[in-house]
Amino acid sequence: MPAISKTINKDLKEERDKVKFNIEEFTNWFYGGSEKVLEKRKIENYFLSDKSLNLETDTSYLSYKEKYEEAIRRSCIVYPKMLKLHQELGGTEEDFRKIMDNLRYTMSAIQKEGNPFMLHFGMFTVTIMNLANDEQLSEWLPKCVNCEILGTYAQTELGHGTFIKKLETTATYDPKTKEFVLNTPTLTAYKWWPGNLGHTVNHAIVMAQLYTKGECCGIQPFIVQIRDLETHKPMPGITVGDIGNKVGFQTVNNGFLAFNNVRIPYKNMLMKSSKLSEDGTFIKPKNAKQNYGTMVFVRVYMIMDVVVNMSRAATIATRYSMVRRQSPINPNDEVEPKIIEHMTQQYKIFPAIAKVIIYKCMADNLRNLYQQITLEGTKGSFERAPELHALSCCLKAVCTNDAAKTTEILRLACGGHGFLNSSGFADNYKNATAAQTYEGENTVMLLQTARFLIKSFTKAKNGEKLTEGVFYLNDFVKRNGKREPFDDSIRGILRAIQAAAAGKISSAWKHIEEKKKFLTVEEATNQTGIELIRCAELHCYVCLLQTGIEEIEQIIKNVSPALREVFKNVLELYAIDNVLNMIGDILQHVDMTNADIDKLQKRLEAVLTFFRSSAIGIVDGFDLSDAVVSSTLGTYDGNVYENIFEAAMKSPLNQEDVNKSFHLYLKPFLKSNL
Ligand SMILES: CC(C)(COP(=O)(O)OP(=O)(O)OC[C@H]1O[C@@H](n2cnc3c(N)ncnc32)[C@H](O)[C@@H]1OP(=O)(O)O)[C@@H](O)C(=O)NCCC(=O)NCCSC(=O)CCCCCCCCCCCCCCC(=O)O
Ligand SMILES: Cc1cc2nc3c(=O)[nH]c(=O)nc-3n(C[C@H](O)[C@H](O)[C@H](O)COP(=O)(O)OP(=O)(O)OC[C@H]3O[C@@H](n4cnc5c(N)ncnc54)[C@H](O)[C@@H]3O)c2cc1C
Repeated sequence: MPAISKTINKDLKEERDKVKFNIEEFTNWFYGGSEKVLEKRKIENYFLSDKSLNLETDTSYLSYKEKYEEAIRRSCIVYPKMLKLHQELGGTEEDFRKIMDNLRYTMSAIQKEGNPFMLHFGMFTVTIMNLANDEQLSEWLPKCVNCEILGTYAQTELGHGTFIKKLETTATYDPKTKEFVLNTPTLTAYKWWPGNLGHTVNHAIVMAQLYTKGECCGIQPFIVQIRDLETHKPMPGITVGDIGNKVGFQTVNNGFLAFNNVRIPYKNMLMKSSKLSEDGTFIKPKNAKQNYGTMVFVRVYMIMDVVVNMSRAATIATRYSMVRRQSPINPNDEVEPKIIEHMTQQYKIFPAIAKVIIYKCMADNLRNLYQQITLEGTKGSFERAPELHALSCCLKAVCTNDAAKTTEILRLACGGHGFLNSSGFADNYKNATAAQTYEGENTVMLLQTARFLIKSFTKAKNGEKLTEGVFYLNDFVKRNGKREPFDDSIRGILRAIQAAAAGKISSAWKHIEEKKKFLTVEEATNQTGIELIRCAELHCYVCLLQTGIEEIEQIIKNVSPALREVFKNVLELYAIDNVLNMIGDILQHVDMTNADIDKLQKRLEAVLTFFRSSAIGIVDGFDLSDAVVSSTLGTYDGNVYENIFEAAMKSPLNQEDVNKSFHLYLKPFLKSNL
């Protein structure tokens, strides 16, 4: 075995020595101030320094069952610590949020294949907070917050996930006993997919069709106890289990659930929005979509998960590319260059770094908007709910699609070693790709946004007032078909993308109108689906760039000149990479010449060159500890080859010189050929 020395890799040190800005200043911005950075490091250390977690164990070699058991063991260390910390900090909702925000990073080191408790706070508790009336809140919230019970969100069924109106589970009100009777009438009515459901939780929010007085009143949320608190056996009438091996998310314990005449008390229907009187009279909610609130909440938070996911992948690929040397650029060069010297390598990695920063700006903005609009809802005003729904749907789709695509590009940027499980890309990719489907399949999400855009375009044509996010449609309508001249400033690039988005929305609108002459509006919309998806994507790029510009214009007023340059270049790279990737859409609606495109290409090359000296500073500034990065290729010290070697030594096959399969199979086989 070679001697393994572990000092900082000299090539990586050389890169860090060239960084011109203050990395800590960047980190302070990234986490919202120096106090928050200290708090983050403290919280992370509080969890990760716990030796009983055994984080050095490579869980990827465990069996399916062992992985689950180890994940439960770890969560049963983390959650008591979390509850203790919450009390120590003050026990407020704000303190809780603080811990959760930081746990988002920390958990990726502890539960690489998913957290078997993630739905408890993420959806079960959130639904209770959003949809329980005061009485129900006082009964259930303390039990949730103290983890006296563990819950999940059981909505999707074997037959339906997207079109939730057609869910088949029934909850029939029996006014005589003041109970609901839950049933699973068919195989396709089995709840299928809810996270943590299989063998972990003992309660669930069950979304079921409410029947009262012989009538169906639509999907409503019910709290159902599914396992005994003492024995953990399924409650009478309940069938529950694990749905089996998946592409990823192995330790999330996605499950199935069925009901056979399960009776729950009247008080277990969450009644903040829809209400049922004890005699069985149904009272409709003020806003029919209030029951979908938890989904909106999770979609908003998923953009933050994308930031965590992409910052990890970008850190790995950047550090590795500054350590790995291969392929002289000039044939006679004696020293092989760091692979980051190859321009195409920079193009794989640096746009990903810029996106992390822009998505971070967007995630913070979206969360603020969610909080404002939710507050308006509590005061009875739901005017802006469609806008939030449309924005969260397209961002959920575009950002999670991009996280999966970018992780794959960054894995490829690490060549053969990127394919090692120990590189960390596999878990990142599996988590990213799961997010493309859960919480609303991405195509369906884009179509929801497109529906809003088409409605907004009709309003713009009729001179009606638009919501702020789609003001750009007014400009398009005013131009009356005239093409937008191209201006290559950053705001000019935004106007070009706005023109492309508005133009696409206008043609989709026109095509629906044409098709409506022969088809129903729904059929016409279905046949225009491909264009509609592009409308939603382009609109999302508008929102991202606009937010990036507005945020960075503010940031650069408050940072040092060196960091100002970094942010300006982040915006330049993000904007140019974006516009070059949608030239086809732009050319349809903007007067852009070949010379303009050549100029943008040159600017792309120039900004990549600037990034060459900043990239390591930025990824170090993401402040991800080695445990969070969890990669042999991405450790802070850059000792890539030593790490790869050590990880290989952990392979179970390397724990003995000769495996028993030699005696059982190989030897007889070889002998028979003599
Ligand atoms: C939207 C649908 C596809 C269709 O819905 P409908 O069938 O009801 O459509 P209609 O045609 O009737 O109505 C459309 C109409 O309604 C508007 N609409 C729709 N949805 C909303 C909404 N949510 N808000 C507002 N408005 C809405 C729409 O715009 C139309 O309006 P107009 O008619 O005016 O045009 C719907 O069926 C749908 O959403 N389907 C997708 C289903 C889905 O998403 N399922 C999710 C299941 S749960 C899941 O997958 C969980 C995955 C695991 C998650 C992990 C959790 C991690 C937690 C992270 C959070 C951390 C939290 C930390 C805690 C802390 O910090 O506090
Ligand atoms: C890892 C993971 C975790 C999950 N966790 C939970 C959970 O905790 N709780 C829970 O309740 N559920 C959960 N789910 C379920 C998840 O929310 C659904 O799978 C998801 O909403 C997609 O629905 P579906 O499976 O019905 O897809 P389908 O709707 O069947 O999609 C299949 C295809 O049909 C297309 N399609 C469907 N409808 C339309 C349309 N109207 N227009 C155009 N194309 C359409 C889709 O684009 C897709 O290509 C989870 C799923 C996964 C993968």
